[in-house]
Amino acid sequence: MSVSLSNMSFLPLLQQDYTRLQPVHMRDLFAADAQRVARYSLSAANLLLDYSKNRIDDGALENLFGLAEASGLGAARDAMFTGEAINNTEGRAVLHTALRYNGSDAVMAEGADVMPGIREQRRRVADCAHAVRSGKLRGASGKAISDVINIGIGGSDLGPAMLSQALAPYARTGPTLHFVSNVDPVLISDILTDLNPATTLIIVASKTFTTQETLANASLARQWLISGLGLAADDTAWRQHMLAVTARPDAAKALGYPEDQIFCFWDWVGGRYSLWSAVGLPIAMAIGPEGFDELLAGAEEMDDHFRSAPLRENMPVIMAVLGIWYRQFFNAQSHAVLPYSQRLARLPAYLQQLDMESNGKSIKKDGTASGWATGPVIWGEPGTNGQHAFYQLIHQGQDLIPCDFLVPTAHEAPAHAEQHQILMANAVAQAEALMCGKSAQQLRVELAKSSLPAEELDLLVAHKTMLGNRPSNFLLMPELSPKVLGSIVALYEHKVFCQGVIWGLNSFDQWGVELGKQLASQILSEMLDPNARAAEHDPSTNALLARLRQS
Ligand SMILES: O=P(O)(O)OC[C@H]1O[C@](O)(CO)[C@@H](O)[C@@H]1O
Repeated sequence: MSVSLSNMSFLPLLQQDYTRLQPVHMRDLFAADAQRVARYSLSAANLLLDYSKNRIDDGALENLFGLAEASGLGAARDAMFTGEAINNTEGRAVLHTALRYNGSDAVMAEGADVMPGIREQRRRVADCAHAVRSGKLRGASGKAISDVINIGIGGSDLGPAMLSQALAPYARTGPTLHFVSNVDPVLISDILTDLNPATTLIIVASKTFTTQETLANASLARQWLISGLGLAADDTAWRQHMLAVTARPDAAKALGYPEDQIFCFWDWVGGRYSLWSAVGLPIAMAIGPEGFDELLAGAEEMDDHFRSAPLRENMPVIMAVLGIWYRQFFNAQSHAVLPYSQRLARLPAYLQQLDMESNGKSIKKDGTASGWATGPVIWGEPGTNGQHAFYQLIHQGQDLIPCDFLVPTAHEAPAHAEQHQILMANAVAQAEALMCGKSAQQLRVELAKSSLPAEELDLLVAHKTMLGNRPSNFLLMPELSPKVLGSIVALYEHKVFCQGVIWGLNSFDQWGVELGKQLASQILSEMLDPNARAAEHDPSTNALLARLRQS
């Protein structure tokens, strides 16, 4: 679905809203409406979103929802859930929602019900996770598994890696997880150094099973197993320590993985949407299959909300249109994700791929240039670390940076309740400071008693004045449980989807990363074999290659 003319017709209306609201301070919007918080808050699927600290009013919101409607968002949403081939450049359905669907209806893609295959893989994942956790699955030397290494990159790494940190308290009885993504050999070497091959299981996760980094790391790991287990070169006992997760089982088989060691997913699962599939196997091993089911259930709750709630009461839609409001009209080029939980430290990285690989595009689905500013740069760090690093720029820099505060209210260590309160207080304080700021007048009152000479006082007031009016969403969650995490990830998936629809993009391909992959293969062959026919490179690339060959 591309941006239609009716969609474009909202531009002038929203431009008028922007002109009206641009000079307005949020403090005044709150002062004028005692119900603002109640009216601009919403609960859904285990989460509470307070979006009152945004530079919007009913008029602007109405036009933003009108924009979403005119973009055909309702129909696009149905098309996704019902398995239409909405990924038009690859001719694929987009059915990650089916991976967490627990109902009994058929879900069709290309004329076939995908649910039996999904249930079969879910069962296999659960069986394997049980076998590892119970010690039933044993390595070549008869020992139980203590450590699991997931080798994968992008969508085959970030989801499980982020969740393994987020759900650590639920994983105390499972194997220890390790994640290898980067092709830099120091990463895998550092991990392997501390592990015993006899008690280590390696999962090679790759949708395509062609990814250079993953195959290189997998090959290195296999060698480590062979030598560590003392196997002869032709002994295939390493297989007892290696599983494959892929949408190309034929490619895994060709590399020696037996069928019963290969877990499958499908072309209609985008890599960055795949953690709900067998790609989640390490999570199921760590928190148990029951915990993994909870994760799926939390996502399914958000799916149900997204599918059934009217646009104006729909959490992903609200977050999506607010993002578009800032990106298009306030020229906000980035969006900060600020989790007030150390356990969510990898969430910004996870959302970077989800959002930027999905909507970092300039061409619409129909092949024409987008008339809109599209996906922002996503970045962030957990509070309070970020406060002492980059918040200065968010508070007083020249760019408007909308923020999402993600705040779990329950704390897992009752003995440290007070310290948790410090964390919570900081989250609330930062959102308040961003919105309210501090006026020169307030500062002059505060500094009135100081004996500073007038010139110094003026200087200080100028530097300390904070204009505020900086927008944020506040997302409260009761706890960091598998269910809540499932809801959060699904919330952002749907937000990104909605934005893609409104911008007219195909959010499910990623052609922009292909050229770099092709060039890396070509350059590698030239580096390995100086006699290889060199491709036509630019002078800078040629010079760099020459230097690297010498080093
Ligand atoms: O799972 P694969 O096929 O190894 O791909 C890994 C990642 O590479 C990409 O294709 C491009 O970076 C991502 O979309 C994907 O998640």
